[in-house]
Amino acid sequence: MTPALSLLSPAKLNLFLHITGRRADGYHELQTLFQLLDWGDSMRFTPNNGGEITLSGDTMGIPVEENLITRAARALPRNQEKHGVDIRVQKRIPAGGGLGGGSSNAATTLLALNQLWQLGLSSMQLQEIGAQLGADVPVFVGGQSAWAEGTGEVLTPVVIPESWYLVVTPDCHVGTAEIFSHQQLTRDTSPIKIAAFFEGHSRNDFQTLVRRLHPEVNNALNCLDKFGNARLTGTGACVFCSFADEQAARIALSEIPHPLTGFVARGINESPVLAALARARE
Ligand SMILES: C[C@](O)(CO)[C@H](O)COP(=O)(O)OP(=O)(O)OC[C@H]1O[C@@H](n2ccc(N)nc2=O)[C@H](O)[C@@H]1O
Ligand SMILES: Nc1ncnc2c1ncn2[C@@H]1O[C@H](COP(=O)(O)OP(=O)(O)OP(=O)(O)O)[C@@H](O)[C@H]1O
Repeated sequence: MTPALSLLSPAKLNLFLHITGRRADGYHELQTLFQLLDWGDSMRFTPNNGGEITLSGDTMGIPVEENLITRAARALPRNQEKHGVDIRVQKRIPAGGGLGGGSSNAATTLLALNQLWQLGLSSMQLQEIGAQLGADVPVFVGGQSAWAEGTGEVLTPVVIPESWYLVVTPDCHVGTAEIFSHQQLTRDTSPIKIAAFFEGHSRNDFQTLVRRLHPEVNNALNCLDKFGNARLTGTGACVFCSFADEQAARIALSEIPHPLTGFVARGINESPVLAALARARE
């Protein structure tokens, strides 16, 4: 029997996010830089030979069949008599925070089960299956920090210089679909080149609107601004600021006023899932 796999399902930040257009189907064309973090949820996959897929742990009140983890497992072309798995998840990534928690869990599931069930699917095939589950799933399947275009699925890996991040998690929820369809959203930002980002020419196009609609986000950005250039990730609600080293980020975390909460994480260029799966194959 194949042994169980324990994996860290990482969070991501959008270091910037420009909306460059809107397609006929309502989806938006964007440019973003995905930075993977060495911080995330814990997932454990124990294969079974009965074809059953179960999910336990922190399911956050989401019905099991709707959870992106279960949906990812069911989206794989498996032998339904034989390929089963018991998945346990321990959440740390707040849902709907712009940290990609659900998408990361879905991608980790696709990668883990492809290996445990020996399906032999390529990364591109898994990314295509993942794109049906959510716009951020392909980057987590690819497992590299990356520049993204299209609706987020046209990926170019980018090596980002090491940085530490303080991420603040305001206690509010920003609905992704609602904010994408908001009348006052800026949708016509001109495309930029990767070099322009590193020269400092970027922003998050959701930030002005989200800060206006959600006072908690506005407050968090104001608190972080004293440490540097605070920014929203994804559609929020989480905001972040970068630091050259861990100590500076931890000092800033200790100084954020009550009741704000947050965490410190290191930016990484490769997902810990890829390395852990390679180790398990040895
Ligand atoms: C904003 C980002 O977080 C950037 O990383 C993602 O593009 C959003 O990814 P996500 O939360 O996984 O979102 P999805 O579940 O794919 O889409 C939720 C909803 O957001 C809108 N949506 C999403 C992505 C996109 N490029 N254009 C859109 O208009 C659509 O209305 C969609 O129904
Ligand atoms: N395993 C899961 N973990 C987290 N959310 C899940 C999961 N399964 C389903 N969801 C649902 O998916 C939604 C989006 O979750 P996710 O964490 O990926 O978005 P997010 O943090 O807003 O990131 P982004 O907006 O950058 O994609 C949540 O609101 C939640 O209801």
